[in-house]
Amino acid sequence: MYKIPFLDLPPLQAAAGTVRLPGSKSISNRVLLLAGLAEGETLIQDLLASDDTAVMLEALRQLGCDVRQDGPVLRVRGIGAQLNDGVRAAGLKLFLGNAGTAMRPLAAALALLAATQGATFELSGVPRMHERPIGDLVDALRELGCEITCLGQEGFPPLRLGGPTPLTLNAPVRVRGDVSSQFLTALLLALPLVSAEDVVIEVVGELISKPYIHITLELLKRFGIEVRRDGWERFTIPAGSRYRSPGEVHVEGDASSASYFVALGALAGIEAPVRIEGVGTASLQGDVRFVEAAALMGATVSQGPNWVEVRRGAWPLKALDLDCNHIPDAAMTLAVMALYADGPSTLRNIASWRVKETDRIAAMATELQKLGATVEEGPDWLRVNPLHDWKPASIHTYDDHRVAMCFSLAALNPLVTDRPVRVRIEDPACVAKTFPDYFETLFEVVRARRADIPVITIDGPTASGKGTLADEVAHALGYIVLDSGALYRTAGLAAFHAGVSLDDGPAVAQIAATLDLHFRKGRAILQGEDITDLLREEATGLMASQVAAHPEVRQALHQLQLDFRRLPGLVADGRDMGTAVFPDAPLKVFLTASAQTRAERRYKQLIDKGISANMESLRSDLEARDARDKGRAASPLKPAQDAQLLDNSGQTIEESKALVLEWWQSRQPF
Ligand SMILES: Nc1ncnc2c1ncn2[C@@H]1O[C@H](COP(=O)(O)OP(=O)(O)O)[C@@H](O)[C@H]1O
Ligand SMILES: Nc1ccn([C@@H]2O[C@H](COP(=O)(O)OP(=O)(O)O)[C@@H](O)[C@H]2O)c(=O)n1
Repeated sequence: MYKIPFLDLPPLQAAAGTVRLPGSKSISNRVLLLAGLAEGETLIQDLLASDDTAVMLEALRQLGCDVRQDGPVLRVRGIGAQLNDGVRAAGLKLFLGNAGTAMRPLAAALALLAATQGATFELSGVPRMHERPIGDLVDALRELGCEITCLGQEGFPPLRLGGPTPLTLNAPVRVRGDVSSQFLTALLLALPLVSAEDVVIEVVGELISKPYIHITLELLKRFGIEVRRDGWERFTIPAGSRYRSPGEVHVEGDASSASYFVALGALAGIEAPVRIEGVGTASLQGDVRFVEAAALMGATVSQGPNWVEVRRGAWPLKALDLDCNHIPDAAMTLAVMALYADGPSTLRNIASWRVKETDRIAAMATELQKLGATVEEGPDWLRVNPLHDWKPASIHTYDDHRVAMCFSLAALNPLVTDRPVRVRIEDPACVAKTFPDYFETLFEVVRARRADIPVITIDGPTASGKGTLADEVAHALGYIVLDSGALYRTAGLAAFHAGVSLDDGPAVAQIAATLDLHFRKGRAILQGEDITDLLREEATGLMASQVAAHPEVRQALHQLQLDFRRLPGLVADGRDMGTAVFPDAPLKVFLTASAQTRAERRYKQLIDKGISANMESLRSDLEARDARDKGRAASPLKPAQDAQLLDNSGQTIEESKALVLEWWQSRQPF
């Protein structure tokens, strides 16, 4: 996950490959609650690991469920609809973050448990959660006899649920269905707790998001509860219903998460399709119907029970006018696809967007306009015009995972403009709500032109702090790091081990060209052997400096270094990164410090690692290495003409990093 303030996406040209989706959020949190209330143990496979499920799991633990991760399987032993004595006596305060799929059903279940078994619960969340209405559910539960206090504004969390109180279950429970279907889901999931007699729920108003109710009913069935349904207005939970663990449950891939990759296939699956595994024709989730909307826009789609393949069909995409009630979450993706269409697209019946993680209609309109698009919005609709004259934009994401994921598709703008732009996604870690590795997954299946992938080069003499600075800068921007010195060090070491003279350029080059070198979790592995510590030894540095003087060796390592230029960007540290390997890098830093400072740093570094060192010999080795690096004919150490010089003798690491990031930012269009 990119836990950084922003992630810059270079212009993207094409997509192809296979994506495995994380588990569905809607199914994961429903299954967790049902498993938590049920008798017996439930083994859950492929549960989504995300902020929202973490919140639900923590709540279940506090309620007394035994929750254990067992390899890829999560085991949940439920409370069998019975609060334990500790919880009854002391009550619970539960913090539910911004997880609507935890707040609503837990509010209903705990209100009923409080009423029937006597306990007090307090449910709260982040400030945005306290702005998301829950009044319709609270009203329905109060009508039943539950004691609920809204601790802030009436109709919104935080809530206090109290008891015991008598419940009136012989009249139908009435709940509004036209703002959010989550209120009905919450009641359906919770009312089996009190179904000594038949319990009837009546929906007031036209029920929205029916596919989510379908998921709820299917999962209740898996847990032994067969709800009778009359149309979408009346639901009956039969007398004597009890939650029983089905033993094992498999969570299918998240169909809303699939929408970004379906869109990617439709837009950029030009030579090969994008294949999505984890959802398909057998999926429970309504959002799988997003593929129909994508097909209406021109995508070519093929499907199996649990996979979908999408490639570009019509181009530009065909404009769309669609009632999106059946795919409320995935439909946000259409708003960005509409930028690539042949006319204005209108998304209708999306009022529920206004009460999600943020006011999504307003958010989409504002951010699309930043890119230059013409957008109109109404109370429950959004119209987006195609975009040809793109502006680089920094997209605010409102702590809303879907805004972040949708707008990554804007980076495909080279497909429709000769003047491509970069797109900045602010707070990219907000995708943790449902798809923590979204951007990593995206980067595996998209292609950019090499020249569009940004590179920052940091060259300079030994111990000037290049490696340290490169790591820091790369970390701040989410970029990959190339420690080119490690490649020369490895070449020197491999030649030495093979008994090849380090003066024999062609022989060392042959070894360098076929290095069996991998980097895994920060460790360097050469021919299966971990050489990380050996690489950093001063003796290895000297060997590197010797072999690095041969032009053949430099040539042999050239392509290997170029291959590090991958999405979303690269920070390359070495001697000739800016002069020879990445001469087109938009920012080149030449880092120096006085010989004395550098010798002191190296000395400290070695002593800290428990390696004995001598200051005098370190300084003379370092000066000898400087002389050789500067004096050699092939790619000598020198600043590129357009390099920014930085002498960090008197600077802290933080200061150097801040300065380089400032230089970088000053080159950005945002
Ligand atoms: N600006 C700085 N101020 C103080 N110490 C630094 C600074 N930059 C780096 N160092 C320290 O100097 C040592 C050498 O840095 P390193 O990154 O290994 O250098 P290089 O890659 O240039 O050989 C490290 O222990 C690092 O913490
Ligand atoms: N791009 C590069 C990187 C390293 N090198 C050589 O490899 C040696 C070791 O590089 P390094 O970056 O690991 O060394 P330190 O600066 O960490 O001491 C340097 O002294 C250079 O001679 C090079 O020639 N070109």
